[in-house]
Amino acid sequence: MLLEVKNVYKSYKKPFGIIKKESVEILKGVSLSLKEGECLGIIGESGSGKSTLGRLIIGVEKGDCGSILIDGIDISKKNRKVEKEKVSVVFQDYGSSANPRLKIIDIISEPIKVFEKLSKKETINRIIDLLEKVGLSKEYLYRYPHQLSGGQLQRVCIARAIATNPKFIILDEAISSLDVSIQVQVLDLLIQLKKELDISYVFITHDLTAVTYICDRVVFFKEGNIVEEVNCMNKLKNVKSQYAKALLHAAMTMDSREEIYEVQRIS
Ligand SMILES: Nc1ncnc2c1ncn2[C@@H]1O[C@H](COP(=O)(O)OP(=O)(O)OP(=O)(O)O)[C@@H](O)[C@H]1O
Repeated sequence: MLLEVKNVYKSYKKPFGIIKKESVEILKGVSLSLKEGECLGIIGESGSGKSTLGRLIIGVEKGDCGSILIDGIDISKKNRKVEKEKVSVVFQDYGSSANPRLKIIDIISEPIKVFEKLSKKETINRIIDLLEKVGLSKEYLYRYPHQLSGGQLQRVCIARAIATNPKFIILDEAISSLDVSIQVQVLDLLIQLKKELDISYVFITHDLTAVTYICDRVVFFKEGNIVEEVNCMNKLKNVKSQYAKALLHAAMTMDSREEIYEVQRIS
């Protein structure tokens, strides 16, 4: 198994707790897994703890208890650098995740420098190759983030994420800030990269339409716990919990993107 999250708990101290060390529990015994080649959706309302789980998986924060295994290795116990190499992340806020003072070449080369020793020429060739993989040409190499559109900049963030040849990528609301027509282009790129590079995704979102477009499985997250799991997207309409039903209903009644996604897919 590529990723196993076993009974993970996480709490944060309240900033203004009356009792010293008063804390609030955000993750309450979460367990899930990700197989090779799979895209697992994590869907849930704002504040349910999705991003917190994502931060624990990439290792920037530690859980209170439980374990997270990447390729069978507990990331809290072993040499983390090896495991970190296997996971990348793409955030919603491409604007702030790309340093505005750095050129695109420097943004993409950041993770390469950490994990590999390449000559300058090798690095440039590698970055040109990565840009091409995400549908951008080498003319973007020496531009700054503000000289790119939102969709182009998110492609740069995806190029940076695949630069270390990760086994899986955490996509944390990675398309949420983009225009709908650009969302589907980025989703199509992610689908294409998944096949081409044999990578897997954990797709964190509150957007059920996007989940149906890209995910193989989905878990419904509520108040720090998984309330329902759908292992076959064709069975999405058979969800049992009220929470999942409500999310499904909201997506079906309010969302016109299914049509937009469909039009884009056909054209
Ligand atoms: N470092 C922190 N210190 C204290 N509380 C935190 C911290 N990080 C997150 N939280 C709290 O944890 C809860 C869950 O946040 P999280 O960002 O994981 O939710 P989410 O499901 O990803 O929400 P959204 O969809 O809005 O991004 C929130 O109430 C948030 O305020």
